[in-house]
Formats: sequence, structure tokens, C-alpha cells
Amino acid sequence: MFNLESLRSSLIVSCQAYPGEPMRDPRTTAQVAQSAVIGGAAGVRVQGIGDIRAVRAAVDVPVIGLWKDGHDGVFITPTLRHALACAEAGADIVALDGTRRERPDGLTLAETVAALHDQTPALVMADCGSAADAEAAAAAGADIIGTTLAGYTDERPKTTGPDLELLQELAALGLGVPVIAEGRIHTPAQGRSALGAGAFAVVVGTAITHPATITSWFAAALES
Ligand SMILES: CC(=O)N[C@H](C=O)[C@@H](O)[C@H](O)[C@H](O)COP(=O)(O)O
Repeated sequence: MFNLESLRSSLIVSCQAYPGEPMRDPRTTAQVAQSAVIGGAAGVRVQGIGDIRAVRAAVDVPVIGLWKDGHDGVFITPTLRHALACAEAGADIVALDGTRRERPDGLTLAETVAALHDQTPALVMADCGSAADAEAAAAAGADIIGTTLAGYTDERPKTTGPDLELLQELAALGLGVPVIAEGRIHTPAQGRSALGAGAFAVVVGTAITHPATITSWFAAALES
């Protein structure tokens, strides 16, 4: 089992392509993940069973695995079945919806986390949308809290960069588990600020691994 401490103050790179996109291919995802590791990523975050398997075989760093099913409501690793499949595919950490919303399989977050801990060696990262989510997820036994869903549920505004206010609030609460900053970290300086606001580590996705979006930023800037 990997040591969570290896991720302290580090950069984790999320390597994801969305349904219908040209880069949506496990081989491509594995190559992107390998490139991120060459650049200094201490961990990677990967969506989908095929991608988790391909990336697990291609890199030695910890893999955070998730399985998105749908795009509304609870869609990040929504059920225990999805979570167990991520662990079975090789995820060291399974990321799942860590909000207080009802889960499609009717299990509570605590029941889901307990079953994962019982049946697999994986740690659990709860993708939260607010401080109330984070407190509940820590109480439910999650090993890691992520700010992944801040700005994507009704509870927090969608900040331009990372939700630093939420990170500070979580640091002040002293949840007893590491908090990983994730979501809309688009520059190295924003990553640094997230660590300064109390994050244990930082996940960057779009700004490193989604060329269509990065290109659109440049294209828009040249138009205006
Ligand atoms: C809300 C949601 O579905 N987030 C997803 C979670 O895995 C991904 O689409 C994000 O790319 C990831 O969280 C990293 O964030 P950013 O791409 O902003 O650096």
C-alpha cells in the first residue's frame, strides 16, 4: 500500500477526457499520465475503469480512481458498485461523491466507505461541495476530503479560481483528515495559494490535461 504522506504538498494531475472527445481513449490517458509524472506529478487522478487499468499499468505513483456515471446530481462514483470496480481496477484511492445528497443505491456515505474499507485496501477521497459536506464525510470515515464539487452543487458560488475561502474554513475546522484542493486551479500561483490556504495537496486537471479548453482560453484572449 502506498503512503499518503508521499502526496503532502504535492501536485496531483487529473487526466480526463469527456464523452465523445478525441482523447477519450485509455492509451491516450496513460500517455498523458506518464507525461504528467515526468513533469513532477506525485499522483494522478483518472476517470473510468479502462483508464484506471491503463494508467495503473503505466505509472508508479498513486492513482486516484473514479467512475463518472451521468453528469447531474450524484455522478462521481455514485454507488458502492462503481467504487468497488475502481478499487478492483487498481485505484489506490477511490474518489466518490462526498456530498450529503441521497445516493442512487440508497446506501449512506458511511455505509459505502465502510464497505470499501472492508473489501479493498483503497483509501476513500470524498469529493465535497461545502464545509458541511466535508464535516459529514469526515464523520462518515472518509480518509481524504476533496473540494472537487465546490461550485458544482448549490452550496458554494463557482469561484474564478480555487475556492480559497472554503479551504480556509476547512483548515479552521480541523477535520482530522487531509483536505485536497481540486477545481479551477489554472495557474501555478493558484496552486501555491491553495497550499497556503491549508490544502494538503493540489489537484490540477483542465489547465494541464485538457488541450481543447486551454486552446479556447488563448483563442478567446486573442479575439478580445
Ligand atoms: C466537477 C467535476 O466533475 N470535476 C471532475 C472531477 O473529477 C473533473 O471534471 C475536473 O476536471 C477535476 O475535478 C479537476 O478540476 P479542474 O479541471 O477544474 O482542474
